[in-house]
Amino acid sequence: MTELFEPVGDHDHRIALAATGALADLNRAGLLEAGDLHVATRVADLAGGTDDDALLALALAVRAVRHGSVAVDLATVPELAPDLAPGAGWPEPDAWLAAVARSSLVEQGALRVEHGLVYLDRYARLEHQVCADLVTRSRQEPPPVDEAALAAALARVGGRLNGQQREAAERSVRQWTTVLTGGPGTGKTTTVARILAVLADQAAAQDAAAGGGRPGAPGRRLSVALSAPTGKAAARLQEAVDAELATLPAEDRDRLAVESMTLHRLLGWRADNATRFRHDRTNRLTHDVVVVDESSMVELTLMARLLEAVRPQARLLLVGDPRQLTSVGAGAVLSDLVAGHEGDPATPVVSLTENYRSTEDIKTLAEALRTGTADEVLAALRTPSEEVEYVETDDPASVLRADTLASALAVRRAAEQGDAAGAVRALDEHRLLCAHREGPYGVRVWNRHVEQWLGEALGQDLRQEWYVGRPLLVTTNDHALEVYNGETGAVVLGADGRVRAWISGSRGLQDFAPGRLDAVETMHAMTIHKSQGSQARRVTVLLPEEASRLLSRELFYTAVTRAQEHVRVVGSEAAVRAAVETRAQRATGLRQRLQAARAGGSDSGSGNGSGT
Ligand SMILES: Nc1ncnc2c1ncn2[C@@H]1O[C@H](COP(=O)(O)OP(=O)(O)OP(=O)(O)O)[C@@H](O)[C@H]1O
Repeated sequence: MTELFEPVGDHDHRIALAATGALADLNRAGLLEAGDLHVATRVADLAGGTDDDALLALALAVRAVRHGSVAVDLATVPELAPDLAPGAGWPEPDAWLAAVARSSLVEQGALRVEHGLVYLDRYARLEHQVCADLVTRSRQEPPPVDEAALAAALARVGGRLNGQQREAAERSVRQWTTVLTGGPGTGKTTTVARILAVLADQAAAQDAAAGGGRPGAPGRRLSVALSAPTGKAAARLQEAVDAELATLPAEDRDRLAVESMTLHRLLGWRADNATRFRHDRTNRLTHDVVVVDESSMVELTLMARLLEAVRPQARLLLVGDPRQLTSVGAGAVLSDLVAGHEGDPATPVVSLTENYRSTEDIKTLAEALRTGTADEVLAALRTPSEEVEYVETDDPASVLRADTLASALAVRRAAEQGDAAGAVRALDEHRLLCAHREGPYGVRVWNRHVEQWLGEALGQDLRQEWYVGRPLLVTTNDHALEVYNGETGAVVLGADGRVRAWISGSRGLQDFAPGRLDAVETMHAMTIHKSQGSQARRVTVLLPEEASRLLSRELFYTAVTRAQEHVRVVGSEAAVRAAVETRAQRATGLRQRLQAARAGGSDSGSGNGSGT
């Protein structure tokens, strides 16, 4: 798998016409984009110039961030592009790394060489901060525990929890930070709700012991922020936690003051600054407990901002599935946290493995995708099942038509009747997932196919942009409207005969004049990346060709685990094998930093020539 682009001529915006030498060659060959070159040459100029090998490493570090890594591992560059060696060939990796470490770019602070990786300074600092904040949180005095109250609370609210879930609840009381991991349906939300009840009980017991609680009077309530990277995930978390809390005794519920919001809103987004927030180290969040769901989607930058904003003595609960695709932005924080604490007796990580929701056959397939070989995945796909279907075909349209059209018609019917909630519910009946946006296996083409089928079924031309029943997907965060990337909705006919765009997000269902939403797409089909954090009753996964650069085990796993009752995989055996055999690896150093910190060393990366 390479990650090259194919220039479509000199006018391609990814080509830097003024570039010369090795950078120009690698640009024309599709390894580096014009933006990588521009940033690299500008940074090098600011640092007073540098030699070619260091400049090349700098451009590759810029490129790496664009591809989701936080740094570049020079040892992997030759295998990434074996045919593209510049001039005398790729430099020998160790010598190259040592040369970068000695270069003026490192001396001037533009680059850092740490943990065997070459970082742009900003990303090394972010990673260092995340590690330092986590380590500081874990090294401070542990929270006080009222053991008798804990045992009583666990007996009262923990009855239903399995052993792992109970351990998570107990650890969350004893530690400031807990990382709760597990696939869909493993009871993460159930456990979060009960953790909150136990924490509230602890706070009440301690208040009472300190004389703060008046017997018989309601005491201080534990303030809890439930958050997630997307509004939809935050709303879902709140809904699920509310439902779970409703099953608990009133005394446990009443001790909690819970609010839910996106991570950006929690941190206080600023119109004047996209990477800084109102809450930071000097203006911490006031909450006693901060819960972040879907934390596999949180990129390094946002995690750094979160960690500096949470009070040292507030509980932090990071929840997510580290096997899923990582964040769109650079980093793989959740999986690094899990790996970085492997074998650590004081680990904050608790993994839930019992899946209570999916059907048996979907579980078997998901498990094969987590740990199995390609043969095992194919066996799981080919075992006759009511829940898992595998279709190898050259003609996906014939397979996809029935479900996608039925789903589009259901949304349309509800939308025509002005039933926004019904239209949004119908969206979750069936979802078509594609790896790509473009190309024959991409979302754009399949959106068009379904619109054509829908038009034929209705005997209408659906050419107008805001047709009734158009399923919608929000593609960027609009903090002013509180509409967030990944949220879904539909165009619905109002009683006045005008259409409105209804979006289901952090504040429930909201309607907008269509023109106010400028970043929405049609969602008869959806990319697997965008599907993270959502589920549908039935899911069809359309795999691309085996040569697709996006195919990976994580992508396939994420797609399959979106299905609650039925999953159909459409694609060739070669595509299945290519997916299972490819790991979506990112170059990051957080795991090593956490391990080094645990071993008592510094996390500044002295192992391979430090730039700090
Ligand atoms: N220990 C348990 N015993 C029986 N059922 C459980 C247990 N834990 C959770 N469940 C049930 O399993 C289902 C899934 O739980 P939950 O929604 O908490 O999982 P989740 O990990 O948050 O899933 P997702 O990430 O998909 O939202 C729910 O119906 C829940 O009531």
